[in-house]
Amino acid sequence: MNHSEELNNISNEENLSQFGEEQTESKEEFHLEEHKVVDLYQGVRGLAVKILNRVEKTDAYLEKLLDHEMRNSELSGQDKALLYEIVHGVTRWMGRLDWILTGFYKGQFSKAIPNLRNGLRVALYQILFLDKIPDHAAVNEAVEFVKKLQGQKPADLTNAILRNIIRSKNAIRYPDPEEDLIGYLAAYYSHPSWMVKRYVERFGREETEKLLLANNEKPYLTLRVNAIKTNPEEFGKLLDSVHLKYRRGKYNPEFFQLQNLTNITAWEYFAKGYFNIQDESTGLACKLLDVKPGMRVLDMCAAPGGKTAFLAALMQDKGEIVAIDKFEARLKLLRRNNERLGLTCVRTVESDALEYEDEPFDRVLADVPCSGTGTLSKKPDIKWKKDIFDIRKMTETQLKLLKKAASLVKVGGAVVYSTCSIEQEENIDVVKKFLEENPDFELESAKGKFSDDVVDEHGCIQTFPHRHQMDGAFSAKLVRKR
Ligand SMILES: C[S@@+](CC[C@H](N)C(=O)[O-])C[C@H]1O[C@@H](n2cnc3c(N)ncnc32)[C@H](O)[C@@H]1O
Repeated sequence: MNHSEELNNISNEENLSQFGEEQTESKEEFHLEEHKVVDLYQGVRGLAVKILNRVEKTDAYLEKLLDHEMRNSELSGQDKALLYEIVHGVTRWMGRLDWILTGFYKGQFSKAIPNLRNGLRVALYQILFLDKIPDHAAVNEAVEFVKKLQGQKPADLTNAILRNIIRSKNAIRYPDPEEDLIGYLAAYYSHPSWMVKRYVERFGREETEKLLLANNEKPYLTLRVNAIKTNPEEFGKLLDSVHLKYRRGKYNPEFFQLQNLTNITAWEYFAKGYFNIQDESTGLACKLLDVKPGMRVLDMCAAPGGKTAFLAALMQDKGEIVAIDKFEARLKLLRRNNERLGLTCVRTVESDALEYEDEPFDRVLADVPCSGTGTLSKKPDIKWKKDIFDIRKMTETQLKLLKKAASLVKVGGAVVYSTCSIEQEENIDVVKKFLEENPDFELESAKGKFSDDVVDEHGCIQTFPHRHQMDGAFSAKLVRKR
């Protein structure tokens, strides 16, 4: 789904049914009522419910919906931060919140209308996770909101449920792990059961708990120093001068992990192009590609361009990078970012990479679309939106893109295939299938060139949130021998 389709969906899914089970309505009926709804979703909690309703009922992703609401609202900076916190927190902990609400709700909580379901989730998230908001304030807000939208009876019910939960909040019971390990982990750590089951089979219980916990952490804010404008030493001093605490990258000296989330894009050095906001895991694929100044490089799925910009910096902005993406709107972001960073060696091409033809390149990066299961701390909605069937379906496109990348690289040149997924089907399985069908290519091991703890048993790079304190990401280097 493209951006404009997503935005169209935004205005198409509110449900105005009476208290009770969810009902479907025709679009015509919806439009008659639309003006009433718009005014009702006000303030941080109202907007949070509106966004959460939409995340659940459309294909749109949380980040885009939130961005759209923030741009169109008149909330103060503080309220925007609270809205961000609430919608991310509710989405991150939805499995646990729903487990609790299901136990206290008379009837089927999963069938309650979206306004009520999300109103309760928003209030419960504040009660369980946000110390600064008193419980009674969270309850009152939710009750008023439900009353305004659905009437007195559901408001009374909201009040009763939330007060009951507050009374028993230190004695909430989860499934017994001895009897139902998957059910327990899914509810307590708020992940879908299919995902938990896969991880328990693959990693065992102890490591799965660490992974689920890491997925639920608030994300780190990581910056990459732009070597075109500054260097890590000078940049570290600049951060010190504004008292921002950081940890240097574990594997890449160019990366700085900040200890607190901050409105870093307002800092003058952002506009001056001294740094990019980029997870350290993404740097590993760029380093694996081993680009040199003067090379011709193809970045096949380039937007919004985090990796393109790092590759350009590694090439000292000398040579050429052709940055392809299917969507012009996303390429626009890439160009704007490159301008800010002072990069000139990148040429953008709006195209389906599968149809792109050119002279062979020295290096090709295939940073393919993927499930994104390595990025759940930043994008918690992914775990509820994607399932194993979506993942399996994506592997067909991933293999096609890798084959296309291979057809565009010189003999002696290299392709790096990368994802921000931790699923084997999207990673090593795609690479193995490719190698079976393409004997002219060999997998070049990353062993010896990268720290042992990011190199897997196949010689590919794989990071995990719980092992490496960064996003999960995979990359494999495939060298063309003939
Ligand atoms: C994982 S994102 C790339 C992230 C990017 N490399 C970065 O570091 O910022 C995948 C991108 O591939 C693009 N894409 C998907 N299918 C494509 C295709 N067939 N041809 C070109 N671009 C495609 C999507 O629009 C999306 O921007």
